[in-house]
This record gives sequence, structure tokens and C-alpha cells, in this order.
Amino acid sequence: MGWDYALVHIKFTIPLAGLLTAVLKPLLTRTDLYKTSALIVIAFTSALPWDSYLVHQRIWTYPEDAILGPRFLKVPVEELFFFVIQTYITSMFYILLNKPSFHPQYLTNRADSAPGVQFVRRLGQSALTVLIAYGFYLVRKGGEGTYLGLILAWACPFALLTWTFSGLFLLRLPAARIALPILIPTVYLWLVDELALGRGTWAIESGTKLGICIFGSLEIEEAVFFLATNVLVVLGLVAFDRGTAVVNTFPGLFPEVPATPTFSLVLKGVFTNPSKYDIARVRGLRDSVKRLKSKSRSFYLASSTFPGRLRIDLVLLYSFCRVADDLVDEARTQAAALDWIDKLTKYLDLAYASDAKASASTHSLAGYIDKNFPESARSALKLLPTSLLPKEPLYELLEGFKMDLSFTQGDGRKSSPQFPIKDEQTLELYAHRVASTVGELCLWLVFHHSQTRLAPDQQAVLVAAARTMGHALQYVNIARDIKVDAAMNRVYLPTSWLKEEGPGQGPDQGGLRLTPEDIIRNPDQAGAETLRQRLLDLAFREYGRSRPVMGSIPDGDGVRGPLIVAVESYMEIGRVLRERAGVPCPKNPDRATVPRSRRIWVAWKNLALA
Ligand SMILES: CC(C)=CCC/C(C)=C/CC/C(C)=C/CC/C(C)=C/[C@@H]1[C@@H](COP(=O)(O)OP(=O)(O)O)[C@]1(C)CC/C=C(\C)CC/C=C(\C)CCC=C(C)C
Repeated sequence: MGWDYALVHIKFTIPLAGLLTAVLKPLLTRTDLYKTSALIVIAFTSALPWDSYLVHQRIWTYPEDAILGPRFLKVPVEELFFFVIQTYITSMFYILLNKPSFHPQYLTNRADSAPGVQFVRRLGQSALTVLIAYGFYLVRKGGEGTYLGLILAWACPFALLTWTFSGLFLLRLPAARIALPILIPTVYLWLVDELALGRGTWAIESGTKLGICIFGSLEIEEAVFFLATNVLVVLGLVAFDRGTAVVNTFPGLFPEVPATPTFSLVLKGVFTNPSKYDIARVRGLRDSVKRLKSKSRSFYLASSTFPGRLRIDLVLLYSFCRVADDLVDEARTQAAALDWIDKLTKYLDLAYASDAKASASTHSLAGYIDKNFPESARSALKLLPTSLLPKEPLYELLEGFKMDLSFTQGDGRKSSPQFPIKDEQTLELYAHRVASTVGELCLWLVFHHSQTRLAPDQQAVLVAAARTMGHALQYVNIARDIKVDAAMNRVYLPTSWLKEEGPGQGPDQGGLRLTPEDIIRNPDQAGAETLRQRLLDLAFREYGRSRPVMGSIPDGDGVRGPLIVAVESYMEIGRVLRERAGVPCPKNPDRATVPRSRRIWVAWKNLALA
């Protein structure tokens, strides 16, 4: 009996697994734990007979004085533990690096894939087939190539199977998110192996190996073994993610999906014929997530913490809100902007036509969208999950956009600007329309996807808190954008506050009062900063009223933490603005931003505390 092999775990594998667990714990979803457990079971059951065969054949040996003693099918317990811990470590690296991935956008089929990509998939299949054949050839031949042959003949069929099913999907994923979780643990295990073999913890018998060392005493077979097993783990995880993405993305194929899909459901997803995929929906999701990523870093990061279908629907809701806001905002004339609002209203009328007319209206809705909206906006309108959302907040959101139009009188942006935000009540009404509505809509999606059914009065309390939180976020938004808005002749600071602030710089005010025109002329002046801080105080007051209620969001479905992250990531912009107190951000002088590392910290911390 000896401790050498156990010490390899105590010194090298367990601490790394512990560190990864500590970093990832707040980010791990039930699905993450489920897929890691599934992979461990699969890795264990597939590696055990193979490893046992190697030990029986004395290709691998373990000196008795290097191991604790207990064995199963001749395999020492330390080795059995290796199957588990290696799979766990590689899975954790994969999950960590793939947290931001929005997998539905990578679903694809032959019709949707470029010929070059299909060629690479076939090339991979051919290469793996050749490696399998070569592996069997080496095993049959015996002698020095035996161990390498056994590795290839064992690992490559699994790789071929997963590559065949998931190759096109995998080729769409960002390469680093696949390569790094393979390479980092592989190189780490190579170093561990170098130490272990150097100490004689385990040995490969000399007649069955090529005798080539990659570096030090790391044999080529050991290097290939760790690389191949990590490739298998990552391919397995990719297959799982693809299966999960299929069941979450296509309600038409999978009408009811639990928040954590069962293993059999994921398998159904994996084996669903890709020709059945609704590729138009996938393309719409690609557009939506691209829009979210480019327009809101806070919500993009927050979205990655939401589970399954809820994440998809939130991304779609964001996309709709952004498209609608941009159509109105970017219209060249007020008449054109009003026209967009009319069209969006008609769109909602059609989308919410009564059930009796539903099938006819679905058809006419798509036709209406195609006829009236630009190509770039269509998928956002077609994919909005209206069946899960009440219509009132959506109509009210359009009323909010109308308020934006009252900054311009008449036709053309050149006419003198108007300032509709006269006082704090109007500001609140505006925030209510453009942001409380959004908070409420987010919450209805949460209610829909939640397994926990809330009583109507509990829902009402949460909806009220979401509306209040909408005020807070909108005030932060306005406080951040004073300069950007001024460049568009818009001042959302209440005119009554400006009056209180004085002295202004405008000649017509005689230097006594601050006016919206003064802010447009010089949004960097001290008075604007004072009012920014006043608005932030109001934002944090509303936040303070709403935030404690978030503790009562049921956490059974893993949505409380993500909702808090969404809110806190945005409020962090307000905290940055408070800290900077008017000193412009060096990276973006017009618009304060939260540095990436700080955003990640906010997300991590709030998930840990939720
Ligand atoms: C995680 C995730 C993907 C969330 C999506 C949230 C979502 C649907 C946001 C819509 C954003 C949008 C474009 C709305 C149009 C009107 C508008 C501009 C509103 C302002 C948002 C700012 O977005 P952004 O910074 O991208 O816009 P600009 O660059 O300024 O053009 C708002 C500030 C409103 C945001 C309000 C919310 C997200 C509501 C917050 C409340 C909750 C999440 C509910 C919390 C629950 C409880 C119980 C308190």
C-alpha cells in the first residue's frame, strides 16, 4: 500500500476541481449540474471496461507501493476517481467558458450550412473513420503500437458518433470556447502525468508502447489519451447543449419543456431530424441576440444567467422593444415616427386578435409585417412571444414612444425643440410607460416559465415592484444619457428641476434660471451634473423600494438570481455615475459605461448572494 497515486489527486486534481467549483458555484444552473453528472456517468461506464482490459493485459501497471489497495475490476480506486475528477474538471472549464453562449443561435441543418462547413464535417468524419481503422490495425498487429491502437479504437467511435450528430452545430460555436476547455485541462494533466510517471505512480509496459516521449517522461500514448478523453468530454457536452437547445428553441416540436429538461428529452432533441428545425426562427434568434449584444452589454451579460426558454423569450422581448424604439427614434420626420407607431399599433391589434380569428390573423400578421416593416425588423416582430405576454404593457410602451415625439413639433427635426417633461410627475409617467411596462413584461415571462405557481396577490406585489424598478432603471438611463440626448435636442430632466437649479446661461433667462435649452447648449455644465445626481438619488430611492421585494421571487426555477443580476447590472451604471460625479469616462466621454470586469463581478456576486 502507498499514497503516491492518492497524493496526485490530493495535490493536483482535487484543488483544481475545488477552485473551479468555488468560482463557478453561483453560475451553475441545474442543467449544468445535470449534464456534468450525466457526462461523469457516461465517462465512468465507458472508460471502466477499457481501463480494466488494459490492467488485465498488463499494458498499464500500478506498483503496489504507489496505490492504496482497493480495486474494482482490477482498476485501483484512485484510477476510478480519475475518470470522475477529469470529467468534472473539463466540464467545469467548458461550462465556465461557455456561460455567455446562446446555443439556440448555433442550431443549423444542411440547408442552412455553407458548403465549406459541410465539407469540414465530412472531413472530420473521414478522419475519425481512418483513425478508428488505424487503431484496430495497430491492435491486431500487436507489439509497440498496441496501446496507441487501443486508445484510438476506443475513443474515436464515440467521437465519430457525437461529431456526426453535432458537427455542424459545433463548427458554428466560437472556436475558443471548444478549444480552450480541451487544451487547458489536457496540458494540465500532461504536467501532472509527467510528475506521476516520473515518480513511478503508474507505468506503461515497454512492449506495448512506441517509446516516444513528448517531453520529459510524458509518453506519446499518455498525451494522446488525455487529449482524446478531454475531446470526448467536450464533444459530449456540446451534444448535450445541442439537444437542450433543440428542445428549448422549437416550441412547435416540443410544446412542453421543464426548466431542466430530462435526459430522455435531451436525447430526443439530439436525435430530432435537423430538417425539421424552424430555421427562420433560428435566424431570427441570431438577429435578436446580435442586437442585444451590440446594444446593451448589461442585459446581454444578465441574459446569460437565465435558464432555457426564459432566456430565449427575454432576448426576443428585448429585440422587439429595441426594434420598435429604433424605428420610432430613427425616423427622419415626426410624421414618419408617428406612422411607425401606427404600424406597430396595428401589428399589436393583429397579434392580439381574438382566438376565433387566431389562425387567420397569424397568416395576415406575417403578411402585414412583411408588407409594412423593413427586413431588419421583421423577425423581431414575428418572434415576439405575444401568447405569453399581456397586451396592455405593449400598447403602453408605444404611448411612451409617443411622448418622445413631443420633443419635436411639426415636421422635421430642425423645428425648435419642445420639452414635454415639465415636472417630476411627467418624468415618472414617462418612465412608467417606457420602462415599468418592460419590467412587467419580463415578469410575465418569468411567471409563465416558472414551475412555481404564484397566487394572484403574490403576482400583483411582484408586478408592482417590477414597475417601480422600471422607474429606477429609466432614471439611471436618463442620468447616463444627458449628453447623448442633448445632442438630439432632448432633455428628460424635469423643467421644474432646472428652474430650481439656476443660474442659467441663456440670454432670455437673464442668467437666473436653468432651462432645457441651456442643457442642450452645454450638457457638461455644473447644473446638469447636480441634476444628474438628483435624478440618481430618485433612481436609488425607487430601487430601494423595489429591491427587497425581489427576495420573494420564488427561487425554485433559478430565476431570482438572474433577475437580480439584470437589475443590478443596470443600477451599476448609476453607481459608476455617482462615483465619477461628472468626470467623464476616459473610454467613452459621452456615455458612462461599467467596465467588463466590474459587470462580471456584479453578476457573480449577486448570483452568489441571491
Ligand atoms: C436579461 C434581459 C435580456 C432582459 C431584457 C430586458 C428588456 C426586455 C429590456 C428592453 C429594453 C428596451 C430597448 C426597451 C425600450 C424602451 C427603453 C429604451 C427602455 C430603457 C431600457 C434601456 O435599455 P438600453 O440601455 O438598451 O437602451 P438605450 O441604450 O438607452 O436606448 C430601459 C432603461 C428600461 C429597462 C427596464 C427593465 C429591464 C425593467 C427592469 C425590471 C425588471 C427586470 C423586473 C424586476 C423584478 C422585480 C420583482 C423588481
